[in-house]
Amino acid sequence: MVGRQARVGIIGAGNVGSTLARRILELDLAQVVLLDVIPGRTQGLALDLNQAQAISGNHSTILGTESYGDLAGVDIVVLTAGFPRKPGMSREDLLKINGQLVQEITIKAINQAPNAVLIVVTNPLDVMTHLAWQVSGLEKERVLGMAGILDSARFASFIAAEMGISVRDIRAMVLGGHGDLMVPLPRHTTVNGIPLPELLPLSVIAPLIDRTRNGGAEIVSFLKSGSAYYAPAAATAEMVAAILADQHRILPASVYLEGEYGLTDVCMGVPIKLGARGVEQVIELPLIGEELTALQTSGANIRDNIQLLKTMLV
Ligand SMILES: NC(=O)c1ccc[n+]([C@@H]2O[C@H](COP(=O)([O-])OP(=O)(O)OC[C@H]3O[C@@H](n4cnc5c(N)ncnc54)[C@H](O)[C@@H]3O)[C@@H](O)[C@H]2O)c1
Ligand SMILES: O=C(O)C[C@H](O)C(=O)O
Repeated sequence: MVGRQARVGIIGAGNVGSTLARRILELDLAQVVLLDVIPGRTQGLALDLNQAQAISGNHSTILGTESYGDLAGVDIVVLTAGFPRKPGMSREDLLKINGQLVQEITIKAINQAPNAVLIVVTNPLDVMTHLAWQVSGLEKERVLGMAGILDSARFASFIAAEMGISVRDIRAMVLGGHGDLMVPLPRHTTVNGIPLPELLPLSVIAPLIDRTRNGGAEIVSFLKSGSAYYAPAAATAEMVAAILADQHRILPASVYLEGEYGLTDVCMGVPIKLGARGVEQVIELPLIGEELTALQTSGANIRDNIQLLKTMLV
């Protein structure tokens, strides 16, 4: 990639999309193309962000647009367009409305950038990732959903607060669907290499697991008019960086499964190796009975919602 800075297209310039654009620019990861349907919104944001870059001295720039033609040849497309939930709603309540959007947007974006890696953020995450994979026609390695890094970060932050230690020493692992049935894994969560159950009794870990499962809804209940966006944008930027710099990171992400963990034709959060080509490997952890059962229950729920969406998108 000598002589050309990478380009990242972000579709949806709402809370997550605009925060992600800012983060990519501040980390100087790539040129950004930010697209939304609201006339003038992305042009205004782009002027503001480019002026902020002039202050921080970073050289990456951003283009605001309503035209898909401006996405031509981008290296990564991030889908953040779509409705967030409100208090009292589940992510699945967004199935139809966001399904229609994701279907349309994915096709338009991939027509312009057929070689891109596609990162889906729109909820309900795993079903939208499966839909984007299906309508894009891309190989499964190039379609990923962002959720596992976010859910693991939430688990880590609750553990750090409980133990009174730095979050930096915690490596949390949350797999499964991005919903109430997500699967935080204490045995695979470590504090500087020490498995969590050796440091905290299960009676203390259990409420942290519940809070993690409810982490998105907890923020929605405070914000009222939307959902979380700082941590989701940070998590997505982590994936963008891993792809652009071919870092071969081991991270949880929602990807298309073909038999791994006993699941087929479903997108769900699992540990992967992430590099320039997208998913380089799905890592199969040795899970004990109840962990595997929880993962398969979560997968079955996603599959039901994939089927339900099919009846909604005619
Ligand atoms: N995967 C995750 O962990 C995660 C985390 C946070 C949010 N989300 C999801 O991300 C989505 C966006 O959240 P948000 O807080 O940024 O919402 P938001 O309402 O702030 O922004 C959504 C943006 O999408 C735009 N949009 C709508 N239709 C469009 C179209 N056809 N083309 C282009 N842009 C279009 C809107 O104009 C708006 O600017 C929601 O579905 C939310 O649930 C997922
Ligand atoms: O909770 C939501 O609806 C948004 C997102 O999925 C999150 O987990 O913050």
